[in-house]
Amino acid sequence: MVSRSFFMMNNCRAGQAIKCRIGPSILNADLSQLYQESQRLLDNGADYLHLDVMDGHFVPNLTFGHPVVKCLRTKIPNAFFETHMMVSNPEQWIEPMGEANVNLYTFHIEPVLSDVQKVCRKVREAGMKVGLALKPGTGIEAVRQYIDHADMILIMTVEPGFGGQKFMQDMMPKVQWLRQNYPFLDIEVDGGVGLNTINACAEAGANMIVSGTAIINSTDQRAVIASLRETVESSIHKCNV
Ligand SMILES: O=C(CO)[C@@H](O)[C@H](O)COP(=O)(O)O
Repeated sequence: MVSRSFFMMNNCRAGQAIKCRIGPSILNADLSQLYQESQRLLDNGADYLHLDVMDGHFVPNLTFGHPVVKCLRTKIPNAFFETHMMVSNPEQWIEPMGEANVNLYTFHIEPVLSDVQKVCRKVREAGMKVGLALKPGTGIEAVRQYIDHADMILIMTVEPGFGGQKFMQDMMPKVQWLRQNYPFLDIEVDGGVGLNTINACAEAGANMIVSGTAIINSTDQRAVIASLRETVESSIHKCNV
């Protein structure tokens, strides 16, 4: 169990500086209706769209790439797009994703361990913010030296590749460590996050919440998004009173 006092103590140092953001994953949506599904999520209160890009190599699944993201961008010109690059060669897709006006380019450090800094620089040069993602088996020490080159750290709470998996509570110490040491950092969690697991994420200090099936499968997306937000915001607020 994550200790509330641990979170409160550490998040208090952040004051109001970190903001809660809810970013639904469209992975398990009806992708034949990608635009309509995306717009519906935004209309129901999503702060950003988390677009899962998979290459069938880094993960055993395939989704879509920059041509689809570009098309979606023409239909939705103003929303904040994050692409979660579950790909073996993240450097390869920086330029086209930049041309698609992606806002946040999140890539896994595992396939580029010796080149993380270079990839971060290229992402920024392409006009995007940098997110660094860690698979469950990757320890926080692998990313420590790169945190100052990133805008956000994504702690995966399932093995990347598929939606609808069980939340890994044992990833919360990574989130706690990051929040304790980087009070102003955006920390994202992704995988199995929904109404039953949001408390653990919020108490550990996550402020960017990716949630797929819990939102997509709900008959009331607006209520789920609002409830996730309320839990995270109340954790952030509690430390300020
Ligand atoms: O990146 C991934 C899976 O690899 C995630 O974005 C999931 O797609 C989120 O879906 P749920 O676990 O919330 O259903």
